[in-house]
Amino acid sequence: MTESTTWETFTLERPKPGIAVVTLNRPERMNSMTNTMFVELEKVALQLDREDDLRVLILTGAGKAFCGGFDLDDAEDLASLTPMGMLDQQELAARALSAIRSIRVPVIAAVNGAAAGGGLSLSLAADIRIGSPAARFNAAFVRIGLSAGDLGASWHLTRLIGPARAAEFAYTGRFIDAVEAESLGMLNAVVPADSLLDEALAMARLICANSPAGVQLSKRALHANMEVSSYAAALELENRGQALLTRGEDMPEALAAFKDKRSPKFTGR
Ligand SMILES: CCCCCCCCCCCCC[C@H](O)CC(=O)SCCNC(=O)CCNC(=O)[C@H](O)C(C)(C)COP(=O)(O)OP(=O)(O)OC[C@H]1O[C@@H](n2cnc3c(N)ncnc32)[C@H](O)[C@@H]1OP(=O)(O)O
Repeated sequence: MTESTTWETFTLERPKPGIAVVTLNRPERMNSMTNTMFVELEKVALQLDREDDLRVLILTGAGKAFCGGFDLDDAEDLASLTPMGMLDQQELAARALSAIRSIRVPVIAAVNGAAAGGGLSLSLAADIRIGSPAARFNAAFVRIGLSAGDLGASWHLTRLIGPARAAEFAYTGRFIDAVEAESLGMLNAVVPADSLLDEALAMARLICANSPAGVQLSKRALHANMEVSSYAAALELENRGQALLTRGEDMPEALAAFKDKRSPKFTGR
């Protein structure tokens, strides 16, 4: 890893050009989330989103968990909050996860262990999830008097695993292990623990070899089409994206490279 930058709650590393790795770094507390982590995650997401040469963000956890959700040791501090104060608290957390999800480049979660509660929500904010055999997911919310309507979890789960499986998962609060998660599509792949980051980096390098503009507009189309209500609206979004790309540098370069039987040199402009 090169150019390691250490924040209070995670580290930011750049192992390869165009690839950033954010590692949640509170292993003694299962990388549980504090307000400092929410603030730092939003800040780093907005910072990375402004980097023209960023192509992929990988998100993972230090130690044995991916993320244990909200730091329950901080929960008592919230008891004194007014309802509006509590709403501010939720929105602080939601802004952080929304900033991660909205980064214009693909986000790969390398799920190295338990993703519980808000940790599940955080893993779902990624576009792609690769897990080690220790990866496991849990909508812990109902176990502690909260709802699975948490930081986007209910929105993602119904779309990712279907309403009925999302309901069972949310209502029972049971764990889903790596094998079941892969069968449900919550994990794209399960790989040996000692190669989890390498596998995430390998996928990131595949993405980096493609047109940045094409990849980023594909992300926009995939995200937007989870929101639109009709096929016609989806086509309208797709048509605009393709029209934009045909006016960029990458498509002509790709056509020229194909003709010249060489690898394209994409600029993403
Ligand atoms: C009543 C709660 C009120 C909370 C109000 C929050 C509302 C506002 C907050 C803003 C919005 C964010 C909302 C957030 O998304 C909501 C949630 O995340 S709720 C869910 C919270 N998380 C959990 O309930 C998970 C709890 N942990 C576990 O289930 C397990 O620890 C694990 C993560 C599955 C890992 O299991 P194991 O590998 O067996 O490890 P241990 O259980 O032995 O834990 C080791 C060690 O870590 C400590 N720890 C684990 N999780 C947390 C945590 N979330 N917060 C603090 N500390 C945690 C655990 O206590 C052990 O410590 P030790 O005993 O060794 O000192």
